[in-house]
Amino acid sequence: MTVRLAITCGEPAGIGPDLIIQLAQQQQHQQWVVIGCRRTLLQRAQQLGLPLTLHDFDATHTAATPAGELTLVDVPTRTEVQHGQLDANNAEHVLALLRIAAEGCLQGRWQGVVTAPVHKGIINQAGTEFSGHTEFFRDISGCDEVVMMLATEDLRVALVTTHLPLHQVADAITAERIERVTTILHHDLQRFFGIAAPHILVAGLNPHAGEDGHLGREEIDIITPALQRLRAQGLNLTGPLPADTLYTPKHLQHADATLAMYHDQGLPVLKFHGFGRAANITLGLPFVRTSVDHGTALDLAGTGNADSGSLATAINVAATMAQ
Ligand SMILES: NC(=O)c1ccc[n+]([C@@H]2O[C@H](COP(=O)([O-])OP(=O)(O)OC[C@H]3O[C@@H](n4cnc5c(N)ncnc54)[C@H](O)[C@@H]3O)[C@@H](O)[C@H]2O)c1
Ligand SMILES: N[C@H](C(=O)O)[C@H](O)COP(=O)(O)O
Repeated sequence: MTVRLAITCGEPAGIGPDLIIQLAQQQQHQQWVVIGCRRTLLQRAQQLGLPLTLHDFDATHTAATPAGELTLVDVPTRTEVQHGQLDANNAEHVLALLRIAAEGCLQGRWQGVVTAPVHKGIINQAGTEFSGHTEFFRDISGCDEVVMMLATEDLRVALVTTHLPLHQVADAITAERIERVTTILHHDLQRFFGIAAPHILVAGLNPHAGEDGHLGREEIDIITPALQRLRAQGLNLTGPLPADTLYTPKHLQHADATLAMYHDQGLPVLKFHGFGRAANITLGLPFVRTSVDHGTALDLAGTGNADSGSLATAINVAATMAQ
């Protein structure tokens, strides 16, 4: 069966449209249904000097699309897009792409969604509270908890908390959240990655994992008891480990995934290791969702210099998960 994936164009002034057009120059192995603005895609293709033919989405058509062509669900932007220039008038357009993609997944029209980057700031500036795709898809599908995991071929970094101001992180590290997140991570490593008994390394929150309580008590009061309860259910967990040395070969060679307590504890390591070839995967959703490891790169939109490696990875990972 050919996997059908929805691919959202994301922020229309960013590099999302460019990357999709660049990848469309090769024969596709899945059926891609691009959700975005026809006029913007055609303008951007012209700017990049790349051929592009767009076909309207037809649910009865299941074959992969040939090189230079894309199947489209046309969602026009409100105002004409200038590459590299954000426009709050188009924020609702960006959210509409995500809604259509999620609803299509929930209704079985496609087997997964791959998202090109959005600009969180402009969506908030336009008046909608939006902290990220991860939280948006969690809410639209009625999940209590989902997990953000970024992965290259040889490193997986999942997060207990996602898009939170740093001063709110410690309060958000509760035993209940650690248990929910670790359980989702464990099950989805089994389900999607075929790892029978995943070994997960768990970071502490504080420097040196709290230094026996002298540099913070979250490890003693919250993280260790949560891990003990999870181990009693059979999960293979090591930690809480000091985050600064968790990401060294000695520990990583025995691990299937790592669990960081917050965004910038884990993601800089992953992006230093594999920026441009990693995928961002949302675990715990009722559908497959992957994304790129980078943002809107407004400085590169329309230049032809954006690297499509991460979007290619995200599509491949989504296809494998959907299969
Ligand atoms: N998946 C997503 O939707 C996603 C992911 C990360 C960031 N963002 C959002 O993107 C916006 C901009 O964020 P930022 O400036 O911190 O990060 P960014 O990833 O857009 O840019 C950081 C640097 O990396 C470069 N870069 C990014 N993608 C590249 C690519 N494909 N090829 C070559 N170079 C690339 C940029 O030119 C820039 O120098 C923010 O609103 C952020 O929240 C969205
Ligand atoms: N945390 C992600 C990163 O740094 O790459 C990024 O902000 C995107 O997150 P969402 O997939 O939730 O939009």
